[in-house]
Amino acid sequence: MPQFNMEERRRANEQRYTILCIDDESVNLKVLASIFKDHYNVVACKSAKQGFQHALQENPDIILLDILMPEEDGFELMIKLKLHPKLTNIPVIFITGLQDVKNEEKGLKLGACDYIQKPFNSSIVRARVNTHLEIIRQRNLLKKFALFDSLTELPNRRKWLQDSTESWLLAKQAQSTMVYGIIDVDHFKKYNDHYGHHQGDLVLRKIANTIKRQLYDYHGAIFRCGGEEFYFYFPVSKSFTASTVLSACLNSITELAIPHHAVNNTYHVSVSIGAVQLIPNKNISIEQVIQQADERLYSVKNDSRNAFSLLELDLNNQKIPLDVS
Ligand SMILES: Nc1nc2c(ncn2[C@@H]2O[C@H](COP(=O)(O)OP(=O)(O)OP(=O)(O)O)[C@@H](O)[C@H]2O)c(=O)[nH]1
Repeated sequence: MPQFNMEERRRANEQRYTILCIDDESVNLKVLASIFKDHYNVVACKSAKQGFQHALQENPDIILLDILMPEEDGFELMIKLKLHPKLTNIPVIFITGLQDVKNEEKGLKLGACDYIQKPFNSSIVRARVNTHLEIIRQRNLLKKFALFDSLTELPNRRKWLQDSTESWLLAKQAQSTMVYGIIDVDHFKKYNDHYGHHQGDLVLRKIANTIKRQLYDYHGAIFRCGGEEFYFYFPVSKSFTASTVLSACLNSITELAIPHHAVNNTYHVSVSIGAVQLIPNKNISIEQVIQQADERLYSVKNDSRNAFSLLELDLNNQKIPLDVS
């Protein structure tokens, strides 16, 4: 059995990667499976056609692909993989009996990340696959750092720009009603001044997680877009109103009952919310909607705090005040 070092074990434990092996020779598939099966999920198939189907179903992290196969060969499959938007980024390593430089050049030009000649040495195959899996791990980590906030682990402003735009376009197409808004922690400067920044960080995390759970229950999403400011959206359905969801968010924070004696001896940490309900349409942008949500938030801050203000926009984007909690 091949020996895996500490680094390989660590990597395999972090995430069980899936390796798709495509080769018409059963004996090659068996050898590849024996190299990787203890630490990775191995999916094996004997034709390019099956391989394409498995790639779509399994979404593998890496593909090991033979070239000479009956019917469709590895080069043909490679072209199909690269043309498919869901499969184009999966690294492919050719493992082949073809020895000449021209085929190696062709494989690499088609987009393979590596080219291994048969008969192969198990240790070399393992080392090369691990190198590419490490690149994938680092790429995923970079993506996470770029799109998520490290304190609350919520998606950040960059992710908001991507996801809110996507939700907007989908809702516009389906003519569904959406709510977009901003949640802001009340008297948070006083909280930091009184309890210290570290305690303030813990409170931000608690608030983020609590509201995330509430919104997820209603198929919504929340993003950390400023220090103590969170943007969110959720769809409105027949089974619940926007006010129901916004009240649930406020109540969930009240129920945490985090003392905030810098305001007064009976005060607890609370949030204020400004929100806009509408069917996304071409006469208004999401930035304008957030601007209006910000105005509603400002009005709550100037009034009682620990409340929400919801504004409905009709199909002409005319404001119809709906509700103030
Ligand atoms: N602990 C901590 N505090 C933060 C973080 N980001 C921003 N803040 C603090 O959040 C506070 C926001 O203060 P303000 O904008 O004056 O708002 P506020 O005190 O909550 O007052 P209102 O919004 O009017 O209720 C500032 O003291 C910031 O330093 C963070 O990551 N951690």
